[in-house]
Amino acid sequence: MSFRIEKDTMGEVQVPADKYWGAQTERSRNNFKIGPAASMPHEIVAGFAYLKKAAAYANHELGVLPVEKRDAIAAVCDEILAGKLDDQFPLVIWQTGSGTQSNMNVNEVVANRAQVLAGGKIGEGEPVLKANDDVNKSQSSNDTFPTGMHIAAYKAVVEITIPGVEKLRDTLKKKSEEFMNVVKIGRTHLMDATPLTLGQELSGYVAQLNHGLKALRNTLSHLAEVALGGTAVGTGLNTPKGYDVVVAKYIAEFTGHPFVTAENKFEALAAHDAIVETHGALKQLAVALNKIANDIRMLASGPRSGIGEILIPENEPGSSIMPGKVNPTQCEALTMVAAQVMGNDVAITIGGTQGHYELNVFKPLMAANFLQSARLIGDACVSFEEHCAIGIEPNYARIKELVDNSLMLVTALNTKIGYYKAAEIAQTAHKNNSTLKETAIALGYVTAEQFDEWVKPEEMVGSLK
Ligand SMILES: O=C(O)C[C@H](O)C(=O)O
Repeated sequence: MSFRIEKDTMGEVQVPADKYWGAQTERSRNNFKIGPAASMPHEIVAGFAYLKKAAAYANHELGVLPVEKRDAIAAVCDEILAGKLDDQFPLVIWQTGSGTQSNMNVNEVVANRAQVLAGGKIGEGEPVLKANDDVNKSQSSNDTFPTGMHIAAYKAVVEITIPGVEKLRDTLKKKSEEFMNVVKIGRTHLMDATPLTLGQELSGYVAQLNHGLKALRNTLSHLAEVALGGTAVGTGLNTPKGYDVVVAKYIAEFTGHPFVTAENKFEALAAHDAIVETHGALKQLAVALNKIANDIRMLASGPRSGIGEILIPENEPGSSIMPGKVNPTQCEALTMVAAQVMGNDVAITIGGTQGHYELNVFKPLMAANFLQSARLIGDACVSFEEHCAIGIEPNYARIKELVDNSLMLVTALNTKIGYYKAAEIAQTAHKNNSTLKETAIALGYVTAEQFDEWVKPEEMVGSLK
């Protein structure tokens, strides 16, 4: 491999000749060989590209950056956003907690790539752009990284998470309406309870997802606040007047999302409560999805020795040794995703506590975990919808068998003969392995006609919407 020499304030560093990054990126590569698979998420790099371009436009508009420099910065940022420079961002999450090295990675790549685009050679002649003075103008890592983090997080939630959850919610809603009259037995404490309909049961899942989506949307106004303009400690040192508002306006324009300047820059640099807040809603969704997937796999259990009240798509051979076995794999994937999101929430919570005076120094950890959760929930909902939820069908025969056998239909007699006599019927029927009707008549508490009139599962399910 051939190298070129790059310089920073600490001296010379050898950098691979075919890369655009500079000395500070290379130092980070050498100093943090921790989990090479833990790359800084590409969404963060894209967030930086948006904000560097916005900063260049704001700096120019406010008279501190010439138009040629603005355009040179913007051209490289556009290349980054188009994915043309993906191999120029080699750093990992486990670096400085401010993300300074990732900020400098972007500054260096933009400066060196601009040199080449202008027909020059890296490190030779008058630079088109200086990484710290031009590309990083009116910025610090302390306000850029949180800004990139909010851009990436907002986009992931709005473009991946919400559409994925809505797709699953819509299918479950359709199924709920379709099966609204299918009376099945309810279970509480995992034990037989009074009946409800399959549609009612599914409607609970729809409501959970709707509440999760509402919780998520409620957090978006905080996430839409960007820290840019706060610079090093939140005071905005080295920025032209009005820069924070103008730069946020450009971020909104370039991303198409309603970003605004943070109300309080000290909060925006030193605390990442917005990330904690939105991830709290992602955790709520993970909890909901875990319950939904668990219920569905238990309802579909069998095919001969389980509950078997619903049928779900048979997608793959389930076993390498047991011929013909099919497993509820989508439920397994979705519950694993839920576990990962709950784990990420712990990391994000701890990350959120690590704001010391003017700076939170767990930024890359918070960003990476957040983005993983947002992507996982969105993708897993789509996968679950397409390969499981869409194919849910009632197993009518099994549902009827379990309703007919249920002892808890006796609850309908509470208001006719009293709880104690009804309990005696259920206990005796259970002990003698007989039906409720036979037992009720044998005990002399009701006639056959009364039993048929009073114990009607379809009239025990409340109102159907
Ligand atoms: O990189 C910067 O701009 C600031 C750095 O994170 C620091 O506060 O030491």
